[in-house]
Amino acid sequence: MRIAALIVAAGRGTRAGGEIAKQWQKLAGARVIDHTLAAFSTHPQVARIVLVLHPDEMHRAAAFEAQGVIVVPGGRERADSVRLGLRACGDASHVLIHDAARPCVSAPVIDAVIAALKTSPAAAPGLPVTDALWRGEDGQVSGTEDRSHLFAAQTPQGFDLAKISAAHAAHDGPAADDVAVARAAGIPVAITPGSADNLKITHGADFARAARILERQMDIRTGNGFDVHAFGPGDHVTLCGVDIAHDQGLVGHSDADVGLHTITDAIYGALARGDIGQHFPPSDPQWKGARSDIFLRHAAGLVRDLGFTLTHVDCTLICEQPKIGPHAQAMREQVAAILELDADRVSVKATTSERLGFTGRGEGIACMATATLVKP
Ligand SMILES: Nc1ccn([C@@H]2O[C@H](COP(=O)(O)OP(=O)(O)OP(=O)(O)O)[C@@H](O)[C@H]2O)c(=O)n1
Ligand SMILES: C[C@](O)(CO)[C@H](O)COP(=O)(O)O
Repeated sequence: MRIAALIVAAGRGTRAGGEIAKQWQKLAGARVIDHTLAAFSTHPQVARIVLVLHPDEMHRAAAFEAQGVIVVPGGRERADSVRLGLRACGDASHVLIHDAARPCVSAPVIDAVIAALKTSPAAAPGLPVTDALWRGEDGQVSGTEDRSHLFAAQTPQGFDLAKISAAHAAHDGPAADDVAVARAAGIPVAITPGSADNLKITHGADFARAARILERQMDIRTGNGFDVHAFGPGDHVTLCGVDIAHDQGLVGHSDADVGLHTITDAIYGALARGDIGQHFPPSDPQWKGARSDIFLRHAAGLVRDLGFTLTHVDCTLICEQPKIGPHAQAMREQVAAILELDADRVSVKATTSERLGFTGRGEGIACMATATLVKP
Protein backbone atom coordinates (compact mmCIF):
# COMPACT_ATOMS: atom_id res chain seq x y z
CA MET A 1 0.00 0.00 0.00
CA ARG A 2 1.44 3.40 -0.98
CA ILE A 3 -0.56 6.09 0.79
CA ALA A 4 -1.01 9.76 -0.14
CA ALA A 5 -2.66 12.26 2.20
CA LEU A 6 -4.75 14.87 0.41
CA ILE A 7 -5.39 17.89 2.65
CA VAL A 8 -8.07 20.28 1.40
CA ALA A 9 -7.46 23.84 2.58
CA ALA A 10 -8.98 25.93 -0.21
CA GLY A 11 -12.09 27.07 1.66
CA ARG A 12 -12.83 30.62 2.83
CA GLY A 13 -13.77 29.73 6.41
CA THR A 14 -16.63 32.24 6.38
CA ARG A 15 -18.51 30.68 9.31
CA ALA A 16 -15.43 30.77 11.56
CA GLY A 17 -14.87 34.51 11.00
CA GLY A 18 -11.57 36.30 11.63
CA GLU A 19 -9.42 38.46 9.37
CA ILE A 20 -7.89 35.46 7.60
CA ALA A 21 -9.39 32.07 6.70
CA LYS A 22 -9.52 29.61 9.61
CA GLN A 23 -6.74 27.34 8.32
CA TRP A 24 -4.23 30.24 8.58
CA GLN A 25 -5.26 31.34 12.07
CA LYS A 26 -3.08 30.63 15.11
CA LEU A 27 -3.96 27.71 17.35
CA ALA A 28 -1.88 26.40 20.27
CA GLY A 29 1.39 27.97 19.07
CA ALA A 30 1.13 27.21 15.33
CA ARG A 31 -1.32 27.74 12.47
CA VAL A 32 -4.29 25.39 12.12
CA ILE A 33 -2.85 24.08 8.84
CA ASP A 34 0.53 23.31 10.47
CA HIS A 35 -1.11 21.05 13.08
CA THR A 36 -3.07 19.26 10.36
CA LEU A 37 -0.02 18.72 8.15
CA ALA A 38 2.05 17.53 11.12
CA ALA A 39 -0.48 14.77 11.85
CA PHE A 40 0.22 13.30 8.40
CA SER A 41 3.87 14.24 7.84
CA THR A 42 4.80 12.42 11.06
CA HIS A 43 2.71 9.36 10.20
CA PRO A 44 5.06 6.53 9.18
CA GLN A 45 2.72 5.12 6.51
CA VAL A 46 2.04 8.37 4.64
CA ALA A 47 4.41 8.54 1.65
CA ARG A 48 3.19 11.73 -0.07
CA ILE A 49 1.26 14.82 0.98
CA VAL A 50 -0.83 16.88 -1.43
CA LEU A 51 -2.11 20.21 -0.14
CA VAL A 52 -4.90 22.09 -1.91
CA LEU A 53 -4.84 25.87 -1.38
CA HIS A 54 -7.21 28.58 -2.53
CA PRO A 55 -5.92 30.04 -5.85
CA ASP A 56 -5.48 33.42 -4.09
CA GLU A 57 -3.23 31.78 -1.47
CA MET A 58 -0.77 30.12 -3.86
CA HIS A 59 1.94 32.60 -2.83
CA ARG A 60 2.14 30.52 0.37
CA ALA A 61 2.96 27.34 -1.59
CA ALA A 62 6.77 27.63 -1.64
CA ALA A 63 7.12 27.25 2.14
CA PHE A 64 5.21 23.94 2.01
CA GLU A 65 6.98 22.75 -1.12
CA ALA A 66 10.29 23.27 0.69
CA GLN A 67 9.07 20.59 3.14
CA GLY A 68 8.32 18.15 0.29
CA VAL A 69 4.57 18.85 0.14
CA ILE A 70 2.91 19.01 -3.31
CA VAL A 71 0.69 22.09 -3.53
CA VAL A 72 -2.11 22.61 -6.06
CA PRO A 73 -4.79 25.32 -6.41
CA GLY A 74 -8.32 24.34 -5.40
CA GLY A 75 -11.79 24.92 -6.83
CA ARG A 76 -15.09 26.58 -6.00
CA GLU A 77 -16.60 23.76 -3.90
CA ARG A 78 -14.86 21.28 -1.60
CA ALA A 79 -15.50 18.47 -4.12
CA ASP A 80 -13.78 20.55 -6.84
CA SER A 81 -10.73 20.97 -4.60
CA VAL A 82 -10.64 17.22 -3.91
CA ARG A 83 -10.88 16.47 -7.64
CA LEU A 84 -7.93 18.77 -8.39
CA GLY A 85 -5.89 17.30 -5.53
CA LEU A 86 -6.52 13.70 -6.60
CA ARG A 87 -4.71 14.40 -9.88
CA ALA A 88 -1.52 15.19 -7.94
CA CYS A 89 -1.49 11.95 -5.93
CA GLY A 90 0.90 10.34 -8.44
CA ASP A 91 1.67 6.66 -8.01
CA ALA A 92 -0.12 6.25 -4.68
CA SER A 93 -2.37 3.21 -4.39
CA HIS A 94 -4.58 4.79 -1.71
CA VAL A 95 -5.50 8.29 -0.62
CA LEU A 96 -6.60 9.74 2.72
CA ILE A 97 -8.71 12.85 2.06
CA HIS A 98 -8.72 15.17 5.05
CA ASP A 99 -10.05 18.63 5.95
CA ALA A 100 -7.33 21.13 6.88
CA ALA A 101 -9.97 22.36 9.33
CA ARG A 102 -9.57 19.18 11.44
CA PRO A 103 -6.20 19.87 13.12
CA CYS A 104 -6.72 17.54 16.12
CA VAL A 105 -6.85 14.30 14.14
CA SER A 106 -4.91 11.61 16.01
CA ALA A 107 -2.69 8.75 14.84
CA PRO A 108 -5.18 6.08 16.07
CA VAL A 109 -7.97 7.59 13.94
CA ILE A 110 -5.66 7.59 10.87
CA ASP A 111 -4.36 4.08 11.70
CA ALA A 112 -7.89 2.64 11.84
CA VAL A 113 -8.74 4.02 8.37
CA ILE A 114 -5.51 2.60 6.91
CA ALA A 115 -6.13 -0.78 8.55
CA ALA A 116 -9.66 -0.95 7.10
CA LEU A 117 -8.37 -0.13 3.60
CA LYS A 118 -6.58 -3.49 3.59
CA THR A 119 -9.95 -5.22 3.21
CA SER A 120 -12.25 -2.48 1.88
CA PRO A 121 -11.89 -0.08 -1.09
CA ALA A 122 -13.06 2.78 1.14
CA ALA A 123 -13.14 3.51 4.88
CA ALA A 124 -13.89 6.58 6.97
CA PRO A 125 -14.23 7.52 10.65
CA GLY A 126 -17.70 7.98 12.07
CA LEU A 127 -18.83 8.96 15.54
CA PRO A 128 -22.08 7.31 16.66
CA VAL A 129 -24.69 9.93 17.46
CA THR A 130 -25.26 9.84 21.21
CA ASP A 131 -27.81 12.62 21.68
CA ALA A 132 -31.49 11.98 21.02
CA LEU A 133 -32.54 13.39 17.65
CA TRP A 134 -35.69 15.47 17.28
CA ARG A 135 -37.63 16.76 14.40
CA GLY A 136 -38.81 20.32 14.97
CA GLU A 137 -41.34 22.67 13.48
CA ASP A 138 -42.16 26.27 14.49
CA GLY A 139 -39.96 25.95 17.59
CA GLN A 140 -41.78 22.82 18.77
CA VAL A 141 -40.61 19.22 18.86
CA SER A 142 -42.64 17.38 16.27
CA GLY A 143 -41.06 13.95 16.52
CA THR A 144 -38.05 11.83 17.51
CA GLU A 145 -35.71 10.18 15.00
CA ASP A 146 -34.16 6.75 15.46
CA ARG A 147 -30.45 7.39 16.04
CA SER A 148 -29.34 3.76 16.30
CA HIS A 149 -27.89 3.79 12.75
CA LEU A 150 -26.63 7.39 12.66
CA PHE A 151 -23.00 8.56 12.69
CA ALA A 152 -21.34 11.98 12.50
CA ALA A 153 -18.98 11.80 9.48
CA GLN A 154 -15.34 12.73 9.98
CA THR A 155 -12.14 12.76 7.94
CA PRO A 156 -9.65 11.39 6.87
CA GLN A 157 -11.77 9.44 4.43
CA GLY A 158 -9.62 6.73 2.82
CA PHE A 159 -9.99 5.24 -0.65
CA ASP A 160 -8.42 3.15 -3.34
CA LEU A 161 -7.00 6.03 -5.42
CA ALA A 162 -8.08 4.76 -8.84
CA LYS A 163 -11.64 4.06 -7.64
CA ILE A 164 -12.24 7.43 -5.93
CA SER A 165 -10.62 9.31 -8.85
CA ALA A 166 -13.03 7.62 -11.27
CA ALA A 167 -15.96 8.26 -8.91
CA HIS A 168 -15.12 11.97 -8.63
CA ALA A 169 -14.63 12.28 -12.39
CA ALA A 170 -18.08 10.78 -12.96
CA HIS A 171 -19.85 12.67 -10.16
CA ASP A 172 -22.26 15.42 -11.03
CA GLY A 173 -23.93 17.72 -8.52
CA PRO A 174 -23.33 18.43 -4.85
CA ALA A 175 -21.79 15.93 -2.38
CA ALA A 176 -21.67 16.16 1.41
CA ASP A 177 -18.27 14.49 1.42
CA ASP A 178 -16.11 11.98 -0.49
CA VAL A 179 -17.95 9.06 1.05
CA ALA A 180 -21.10 10.33 -0.66
CA VAL A 181 -19.20 10.49 -3.98
CA ALA A 182 -17.89 6.94 -3.46
CA ARG A 183 -21.29 5.54 -2.53
CA ALA A 184 -22.91 7.19 -5.57
CA ALA A 185 -20.40 5.20 -7.65
CA GLY A 186 -21.30 1.97 -5.85
CA ILE A 187 -18.13 1.75 -3.75
CA PRO A 188 -18.78 0.20 -0.31
CA VAL A 189 -17.44 2.24 2.62
CA ALA A 190 -16.40 0.74 5.96
CA ILE A 191 -16.98 2.79 9.13
CA THR A 192 -13.96 3.09 11.44
CA PRO A 193 -13.89 4.61 14.96
CA GLY A 194 -14.00 8.41 14.94
CA SER A 195 -13.05 10.58 17.87
CA ALA A 196 -14.85 13.41 19.64
CA ASP A 197 -11.49 15.22 19.59
CA ASN A 198 -11.40 15.12 15.77
CA LEU A 199 -13.63 18.18 15.50
CA LYS A 200 -13.89 20.32 12.40
CA ILE A 201 -13.25 23.98 13.19
CA THR A 202 -16.42 25.50 11.76
CA HIS A 203 -17.43 28.37 14.05
CA GLY A 204 -15.25 30.80 16.04
CA ALA A 205 -15.93 29.02 19.34
CA ASP A 206 -14.34 25.82 17.98
CA PHE A 207 -10.85 27.35 18.18
CA ALA A 208 -10.83 27.32 22.01
CA ARG A 209 -11.92 23.66 22.10
CA ALA A 210 -9.34 22.64 19.51
CA ALA A 211 -6.61 24.49 21.42
CA ARG A 212 -7.46 22.60 24.63
CA ILE A 213 -7.33 19.27 22.77
CA LEU A 214 -3.99 20.03 21.10
CA GLU A 215 -2.40 21.29 24.29
CA ARG A 216 -3.41 18.06 25.99
CA GLN A 217 -1.83 16.04 23.13
CA MET A 218 1.40 18.09 22.99
CA ASP A 219 4.82 16.99 24.16
CA ILE A 220 6.06 20.14 25.94
CA ARG A 221 9.62 20.00 27.33
CA THR A 222 11.98 22.34 29.12
CA GLY A 223 15.73 21.89 29.45
CA ASN A 224 18.23 23.80 31.54
CA GLY A 225 21.87 24.61 30.92
CA PHE A 226 24.68 25.90 33.15
CA ASP A 227 28.23 26.80 32.14
CA VAL A 228 31.25 28.71 33.48
CA HIS A 229 34.33 30.15 31.75
CA ALA A 230 37.29 31.72 33.55
CA PHE A 231 38.78 35.07 32.61
CA GLY A 232 42.27 35.05 31.03
CA PRO A 233 44.40 37.27 28.89
CA GLY A 234 42.62 39.10 26.05
CA ASP A 235 40.93 42.29 24.95
CA HIS A 236 37.32 41.14 24.45
CA VAL A 237 34.74 38.54 25.41
CA THR A 238 32.17 36.90 23.12
CA LEU A 239 28.78 36.52 24.79
CA CYS A 240 25.66 35.22 23.02
CA GLY A 241 27.40 35.76 19.69
CA VAL A 242 28.31 39.42 20.38
CA ASP A 243 31.96 40.60 20.75
CA ILE A 244 32.35 43.04 23.66
CA ALA A 245 35.57 44.96 24.30
CA HIS A 246 36.94 44.08 27.76
CA ASP A 247 40.28 44.18 29.56
CA GLN A 248 40.27 40.36 29.75
CA GLY A 249 39.13 37.48 27.55
CA LEU A 250 37.44 34.19 28.46
CA VAL A 251 39.43 30.95 28.45
CA GLY A 252 38.08 28.03 26.42
CA HIS A 253 38.78 25.53 23.68
CA SER A 254 36.35 27.32 21.29
CA ASP A 255 35.58 31.06 21.38
CA ALA A 256 34.47 30.49 25.03
CA ASP A 257 31.01 32.01 24.42
CA VAL A 258 29.53 30.95 27.73
CA GLY A 259 26.08 32.27 26.70
CA LEU A 260 25.75 30.19 23.53
CA HIS A 261 27.24 27.12 25.25
CA THR A 262 24.62 27.33 27.98
CA ILE A 263 21.69 27.75 25.57
CA THR A 264 23.03 24.85 23.48
CA ASP A 265 23.13 22.64 26.58
CA ALA A 266 19.60 23.69 27.58
CA ILE A 267 18.35 22.52 24.17
CA TYR A 268 20.22 19.20 24.37
CA GLY A 269 18.74 18.81 27.86
CA ALA A 270 15.17 19.33 26.64
CA LEU A 271 15.79 16.72 23.93
CA ALA A 272 17.52 14.38 26.41
CA ARG A 273 20.39 14.17 23.90
CA GLY A 274 23.47 14.56 26.11
CA ASP A 275 25.49 17.75 26.36
CA ILE A 276 27.78 19.98 24.31
CA GLY A 277 30.91 18.09 25.40
CA GLN A 278 29.50 14.86 23.97
CA HIS A 279 28.63 16.40 20.60
CA PHE A 280 31.76 18.60 20.34
CA PRO A 281 34.52 17.05 22.52
CA PRO A 282 37.09 19.61 23.78
CA SER A 283 39.76 17.03 22.92
CA ASP A 284 38.89 17.39 19.19
CA PRO A 285 41.28 19.92 17.58
CA GLN A 286 38.71 20.89 14.90
CA TRP A 287 36.74 22.89 17.51
CA LYS A 288 39.78 24.90 18.68
CA GLY A 289 38.84 28.59 18.43
CA ALA A 290 35.53 27.68 16.73
CA ARG A 291 32.66 30.20 16.78
CA SER A 292 30.05 28.77 19.13
CA ASP A 293 27.12 29.44 16.80
CA ILE A 294 28.17 26.13 15.16
CA PHE A 295 27.17 24.30 18.35
CA LEU A 296 23.88 26.16 18.71
CA ARG A 297 22.95 25.57 15.05
CA HIS A 298 23.60 21.84 15.58
CA ALA A 299 21.25 21.76 18.57
CA ALA A 300 18.58 23.70 16.62
CA GLY A 301 18.90 21.20 13.73
CA LEU A 302 18.40 18.32 16.15
CA VAL A 303 15.23 20.03 17.44
CA ARG A 304 13.82 20.08 13.89
CA ASP A 305 15.00 16.54 13.06
CA LEU A 306 13.21 15.15 16.11
CA GLY A 307 9.96 16.93 15.17
CA PHE A 308 10.05 19.59 17.91
CA THR A 309 9.66 23.35 17.68
CA LEU A 310 11.77 25.61 19.88
CA THR A 311 9.35 28.13 21.34
CA HIS A 312 11.39 30.06 23.93
CA VAL A 313 14.87 30.61 25.32
CA ASP A 314 15.70 32.42 28.57
CA CYS A 315 19.37 33.07 29.36
CA THR A 316 20.90 34.74 32.45
CA LEU A 317 24.57 35.80 32.43
CA ILE A 318 26.16 36.10 35.88
CA CYS A 319 29.11 38.53 36.14
CA GLU A 320 30.22 41.84 37.65
CA GLN A 321 31.92 43.00 34.42
CA PRO A 322 31.42 43.62 31.54
CA LYS A 323 28.01 45.26 31.88
CA ILE A 324 25.53 43.23 29.84
CA GLY A 325 22.58 45.70 29.69
CA PRO A 326 23.90 47.80 26.76
CA HIS A 327 24.44 44.64 24.70
CA ALA A 328 21.41 42.56 25.72
CA GLN A 329 19.26 43.54 22.73
CA ALA A 330 22.06 42.74 20.24
CA MET A 331 22.54 39.38 22.00
CA ARG A 332 18.81 38.57 21.76
CA GLU A 333 18.84 39.35 18.06
CA GLN A 334 21.97 37.28 17.48
CA VAL A 335 20.60 34.24 19.32
CA ALA A 336 17.23 34.61 17.55
CA ALA A 337 18.95 34.75 14.14
CA ILE A 338 20.99 31.60 14.85
CA LEU A 339 17.90 29.75 16.06
CA GLU A 340 15.65 31.16 13.29
CA LEU A 341 13.32 32.30 16.05
CA ASP A 342 11.39 35.53 16.59
CA ALA A 343 13.43 37.82 18.90
CA ASP A 344 10.30 38.09 21.09
CA ARG A 345 10.92 34.46 22.03
CA VAL A 346 14.49 35.05 23.22
CA SER A 347 15.35 36.60 26.58
CA VAL A 348 18.90 37.60 27.55
CA LYS A 349 19.36 39.17 30.97
CA ALA A 350 22.13 39.47 33.55
CA THR A 351 22.77 39.62 37.25
CA THR A 352 25.78 40.11 39.50
CA SER A 353 26.40 37.77 42.42
CA GLU A 354 26.73 40.74 44.80
CA ARG A 355 30.53 40.40 44.72
CA LEU A 356 30.22 36.93 46.28
CA GLY A 357 31.91 33.79 44.96
CA PHE A 358 34.06 33.41 41.86
CA THR A 359 31.86 35.61 39.68
CA GLY A 360 31.82 38.22 42.46
CA ARG A 361 35.62 38.20 42.61
CA GLY A 362 35.75 38.69 38.82
CA GLU A 363 37.39 35.33 38.13
CA GLY A 364 34.96 34.31 35.39
CA ILE A 365 31.45 34.44 33.95
CA ALA A 366 28.69 31.92 34.68
CA CYS A 367 25.46 31.46 32.74
CA MET A 368 22.12 29.69 33.22
CA ALA A 369 19.56 29.06 30.46
CA THR A 370 16.19 27.41 29.92
CA ALA A 371 14.88 26.22 26.55
CA THR A 372 11.26 25.25 25.85
CA LEU A 373 10.37 22.82 23.06
CA VAL A 374 6.97 21.70 21.79
CA LYS A 375 6.00 18.73 19.62
CA PRO A 376 2.41 18.63 18.37
N1 LIG B 1 -13.78 25.13 -2.19
C1 LIG B 1 -13.38 24.55 -1.07
C2 LIG B 1 -14.16 24.54 0.09
C3 LIG B 1 -13.68 23.92 1.24
N2 LIG B 1 -12.46 23.35 1.23
C4 LIG B 1 -11.90 22.74 2.45
O1 LIG B 1 -12.79 21.75 2.92
C5 LIG B 1 -12.69 21.62 4.34
C6 LIG B 1 -14.03 21.53 5.02
O2 LIG B 1 -14.87 22.59 4.60
P1 LIG B 1 -15.53 23.70 5.53
O3 LIG B 1 -15.38 23.44 6.96
O4 LIG B 1 -16.89 23.94 5.01
O5 LIG B 1 -14.56 24.94 5.23
P2 LIG B 1 -14.86 26.30 4.51
O6 LIG B 1 -15.53 26.09 3.21
O7 LIG B 1 -13.56 27.01 4.48
O8 LIG B 1 -15.82 27.00 5.58
P3 LIG B 1 -17.10 27.93 5.33
O9 LIG B 1 -18.12 27.03 4.71
O10 LIG B 1 -17.46 28.39 6.71
O11 LIG B 1 -16.67 29.06 4.44
C7 LIG B 1 -11.86 22.82 4.81
O12 LIG B 1 -10.59 22.37 5.22
C8 LIG B 1 -11.80 23.72 3.61
O13 LIG B 1 -10.60 24.50 3.53
C9 LIG B 1 -11.69 23.34 0.06
O14 LIG B 1 -10.57 22.84 0.04
N3 LIG B 1 -12.17 23.94 -1.07
C1 LIG C 1 -16.14 16.25 4.90
C2 LIG C 1 -16.73 16.67 6.22
O1 LIG C 1 -15.72 17.06 7.09
C3 LIG C 1 -17.41 15.48 6.83
O2 LIG C 1 -17.92 15.79 8.07
C4 LIG C 1 -17.69 17.81 6.05
O3 LIG C 1 -18.78 17.40 5.34
C5 LIG C 1 -17.06 19.03 5.36
O4 LIG C 1 -17.53 20.24 5.90
P1 LIG C 1 -18.88 21.02 5.55
O5 LIG C 1 -19.07 21.96 6.69
O6 LIG C 1 -19.97 20.02 5.42
O7 LIG C 1 -18.58 21.74 4.27
